[in-house]
Amino acid sequence: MSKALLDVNHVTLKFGGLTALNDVSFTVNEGEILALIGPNGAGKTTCFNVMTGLYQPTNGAVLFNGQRLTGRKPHQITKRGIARTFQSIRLFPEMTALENVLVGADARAKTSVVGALFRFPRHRATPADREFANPFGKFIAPVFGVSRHRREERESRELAMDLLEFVGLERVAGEVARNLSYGHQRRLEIARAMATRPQLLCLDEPAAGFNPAEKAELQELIRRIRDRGHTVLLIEHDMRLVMGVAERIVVLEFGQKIADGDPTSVREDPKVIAAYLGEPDDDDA
Ligand SMILES: Nc1ncnc2c1ncn2[C@@H]1O[C@H](COP(=O)(O)OP(=O)(O)OP(=O)(O)O)[C@@H](O)[C@H]1O
Repeated sequence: MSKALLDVNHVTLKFGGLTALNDVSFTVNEGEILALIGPNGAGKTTCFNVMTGLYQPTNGAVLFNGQRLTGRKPHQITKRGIARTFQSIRLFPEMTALENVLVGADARAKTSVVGALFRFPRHRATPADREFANPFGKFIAPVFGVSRHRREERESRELAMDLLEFVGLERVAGEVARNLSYGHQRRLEIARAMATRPQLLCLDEPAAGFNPAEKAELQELIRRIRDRGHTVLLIEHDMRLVMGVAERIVVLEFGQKIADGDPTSVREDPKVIAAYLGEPDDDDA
């Protein structure tokens, strides 16, 4: 019996008169790849936003490892082990690929990324920079954790390089993010989210704008992410990708769950077929 990692428990979310999520319940089991699908406006991203603390549900709760997430701030939820990517790319465009991943690593570290960034060779820190990064350094450094700080920094860099390699971006580690190709930027977002060492990684339409070859590579990457020990929750419109990678699928329509099962049963479910009739197929685009 697999363990429930995330439990979305009777969640309702209203935006004024609009019920974006209506008594939605499902679980994500540890170690699985679960896809959350549904037509445009069904409530998928809203569901991610509730899980990651951007929105508070009107009713219901989200549990992670049995503990309530509801009411916690996004950064607290990140520390508990949930990371996400966004539909639209949200990188720091002027930072290098490596620095972007380090920002993710820093979300779990006890010391500040600002200080870490000033020690990068690209930035040649001046005494004034150091003062800005850590104005109390000369007083607290001898007492509190400088060695921990340096150790965390080294470990974060090792993890960041490892993740860049994992997503196939090690050759562009020193490039600023805005100069990377679209496909590379999407992979970099995944590496940055993974740098927070999440138990659960939520990917919001990671294949948007990808060609078939890139989608096939992404499918392989999602499997490798799971094999590395992360549970994956995927919002995706591309049915071929979803059917090829997901082990279980939850379907939303107009804010309500209409199906929850393995890919074969979901594909053949009349309610799901009806919900998708008239929806453009991404593969035809
Ligand atoms: N901040 C908000 N304020 C008001 N309404 C919102 C807000 N966010 C989402 N909605 C509405 O909630 C409903 C669900 O939107 P949501 O973005 O979750 O759908 P989705 O399934 O992710 O759609 P898509 O596949 O198009 O991204 C939609 O009707 C949307 O217009």
